[in-house]
Amino acid sequence: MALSEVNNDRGELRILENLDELRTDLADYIAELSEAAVKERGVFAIALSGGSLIDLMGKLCEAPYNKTVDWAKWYIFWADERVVAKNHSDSNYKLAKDGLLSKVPIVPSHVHSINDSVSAEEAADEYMFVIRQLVKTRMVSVSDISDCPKFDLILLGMGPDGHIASLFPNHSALDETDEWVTFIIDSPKPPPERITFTLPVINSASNVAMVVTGESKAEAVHLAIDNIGPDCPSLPARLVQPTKGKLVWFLDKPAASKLDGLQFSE
Ligand SMILES: O=C1O[C@H](COP(=O)(O)O)[C@@H](O)[C@H](O)[C@H]1O
Repeated sequence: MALSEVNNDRGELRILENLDELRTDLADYIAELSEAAVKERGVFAIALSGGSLIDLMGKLCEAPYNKTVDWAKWYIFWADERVVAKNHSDSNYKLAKDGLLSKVPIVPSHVHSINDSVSAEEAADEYMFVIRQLVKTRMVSVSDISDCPKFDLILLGMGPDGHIASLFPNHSALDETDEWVTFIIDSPKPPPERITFTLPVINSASNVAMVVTGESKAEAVHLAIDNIGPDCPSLPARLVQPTKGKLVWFLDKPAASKLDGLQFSE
């Protein structure tokens, strides 16, 4: 159970006592959204990130979730990907495959990863084309206020610098509003070449979960959530504001430790 649940204009904050509780809460949340989407639309379109997120989703491979989730209805995408071979240790696809997808009965043709044998620009264009086809067939919904895809759930991590997906502070990719997927070749965090969903796509999702743990991210969590005035307008995590969807933050105590007005007793 969450140590603290707060709703403010930055979404719902779920602050968990420890990583084990966070893993359980996150698995319950994803399983519930999957069930609701399958009931309503017959499919669940979910976009993953890389980094610490996949390990934190690990409970989904265990009972009861491995049996109760309707895995055959999942369509899997990536909110960002590093432009490296799929078997490279930096690949977000490999991370998810090894840590999650190979352990549950996902339909291989429902896994939509990037083409790893072309340039970053081509990979972004091809990825956008694939998503466009799936929007046409309504495997992925479409936003009713923009022409953007409306994923049932986008799962994001956040770096200590406040980056989300591969949208980094002060990078021009943050201003991309025409494309659904863009590419960068100068990521401040290696590897340099990446593709990423743009903010309009992230903010068109039905649900966005920010999953952030560890003390090294406490300052960025504070800047992304608290009312700090106009100091940090381009902190990417602060720009995650689903237009009609729901934003939920999953934080452990160290990540939440610099939030205004939250005091934890040991
Ligand atoms: O490079 C990336 O970093 C972020 C954050 O990773 P974390 O390990 O600090 O959680 C991740 O969300 C993104 O997908 C990845 O490409």
